[in-house]
Parts: sequence; structure tokens; C-alpha cells
Amino acid sequence: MIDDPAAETGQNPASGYDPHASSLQGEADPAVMEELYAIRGSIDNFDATLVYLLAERFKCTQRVGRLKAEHSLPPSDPGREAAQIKRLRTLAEDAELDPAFAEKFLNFIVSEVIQHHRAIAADRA
Ligand SMILES: O=C(O)C(=O)C[C@]1(C(=O)O)C=C[C@@H](O)C=C1
Repeated sequence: MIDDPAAETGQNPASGYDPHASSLQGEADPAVMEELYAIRGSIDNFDATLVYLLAERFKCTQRVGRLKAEHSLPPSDPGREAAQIKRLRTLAEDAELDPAFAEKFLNFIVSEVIQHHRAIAADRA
């Protein structure tokens, strides 16, 4: 099981993941629950994609962290962050996503990245 990543993701029928897990069992009409499960099937796919996207982004930022530490550059780059926030707010508006949420989400990720950068720099020191 440990060597089988699909085992915990629901891609494997023997997985421990239950796509019908819910605290709403018995609260709603079975037809409503069926529709909810159908929509949740797509939410499951989106959430899995988010995990893969974030994993790849953090692989990139770990490389940035090592590069910055090797060249004694500061962990944060406020000019880059401001430009990226402006860009993502515009993209969010075009995509009908709340731009304030897009900014908050990016800031949440970037603050984690900066902590990783600091840890990499401290390891080298
Ligand atoms: O591009 C960089 O310099 C990074 O360190 C990456 C990143 C990011 O996660 O987007 C993180 C911290 C910086 O303040 C700016 C951007």
C-alpha cells in the first residue's frame, strides 16, 4: 500500500478513500445526494490537480531557494510579488474569480515559500 500512490487517491477501487463520505447521509433526498456526488466527482479531480500543481510549483521554488542561498540573495522579492499579484488579479477578473481571493491565495503560498527559502539559507549558514 505504501508503494502505491493510487491507493489513497480513489483511483484504485481498493483505496481507503470513500467518494461518498458525507455528514449529509439521510439528510437529503437520494436523488439530491446522487447529484451532489456527481458534482463532487469533478471537485475530486480539481483538488487532485491542485495538489499536483502545487507540488510542481514548490519544486521550482525549492530551486529558487537554493539559488538565492548560494548567491546570498534575500528570501523575498517584494517587487516580483507586487507584479505577480497585479497580473493574477487581472487574470482572476477575466476568469470571474474574486481577485481578492486570488491575491490572498498567492500571498498564502508565497509566505510558505519564503519560510522554505529561510530554512534553506539557515541550513547553508
Ligand atoms: O521568484 C522568486 O524570487 C521567489 O522566491 C518565488 C516567490 C514565489 O513563490 O512566487 C517567493 C518569494 C518571493 O518574494 C517572490 C516570489
